[in-house]
Amino acid sequence: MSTRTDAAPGARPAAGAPVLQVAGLTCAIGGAVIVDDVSFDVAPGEFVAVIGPNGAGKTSLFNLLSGLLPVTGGTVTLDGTDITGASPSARARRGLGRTFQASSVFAGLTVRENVRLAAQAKLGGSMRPWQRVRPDDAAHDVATRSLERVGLARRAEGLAGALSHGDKRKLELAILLATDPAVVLLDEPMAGVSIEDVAGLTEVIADVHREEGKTVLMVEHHMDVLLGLADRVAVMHHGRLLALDTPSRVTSDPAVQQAYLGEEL
Ligand SMILES: Nc1ncnc2c1ncn2[C@@H]1O[C@H](COP(=O)(O)OP(=O)(O)OP(=O)(O)O)[C@@H](O)[C@H]1O
Repeated sequence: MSTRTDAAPGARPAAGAPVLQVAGLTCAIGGAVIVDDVSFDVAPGEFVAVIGPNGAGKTSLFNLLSGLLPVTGGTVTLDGTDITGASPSARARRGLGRTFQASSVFAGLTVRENVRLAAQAKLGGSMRPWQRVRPDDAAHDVATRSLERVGLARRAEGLAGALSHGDKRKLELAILLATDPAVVLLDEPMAGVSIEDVAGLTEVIADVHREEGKTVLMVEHHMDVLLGLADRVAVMHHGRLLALDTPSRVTSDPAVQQAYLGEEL
């Protein structure tokens, strides 16, 4: 494969067993190869940014990792277990969580109820939001902690639909945190977020990574945000992994600059 990885310190995952291993991952649909022989490892606690021009295969890669697209070649290994054929829910139970490009909260439920549902699912309890719940149960506590983590505790009893777009994206992160994933896939968390909200959301994501110790893979078009957060940057182009290296090396890589054809990196 055409992955360019220079043997520089910081360009490779830290020592220790990788939490995520992707080997020869391929997806062909109707004769089109949308993800083509992609291989990389991610170390526990690492932050890997996934970038690339429109249509490069970034979301498809996430869909393959989370089980939403069929793998036609290669393997995905999570914490030493081959999950290539596992269902999305089985992957989630094993500790792989994700958010989506489009906001996906229940607008008619309160902010807390949105997070409670995820906490209840994780704790194995009822997922019926209309059932009377005790305010002191475990799911309530998990929801409170998750909302505090993203700075939404004060909005807990308001309707999710009334939140700003940026706060909805924070709520999605809280929902994700409530399931306690080891590896989180964030698909364009800044999409549609106002300029004023970008800094706050960036801080929350940095906190999830550093304070919570989560391993993060994040697709994002806001390069300034990504380059400040990422340990390494993976560059997708035409379904292939064109480069995987430190932010400074990737941005000065002529092949990467060529892939963007003059777009600002
Ligand atoms: N289910 C599918 N069936 C057929 N083609 C698909 C499917 N999903 C994605 N594709 C195609 O695969 C290619 C990669 O799409 P993908 O959405 O992964 O790119 P991307 O890098 O995430 O783009 P963007 O930055 O615009 O979100 C595109 O040409 C897309 O049309």
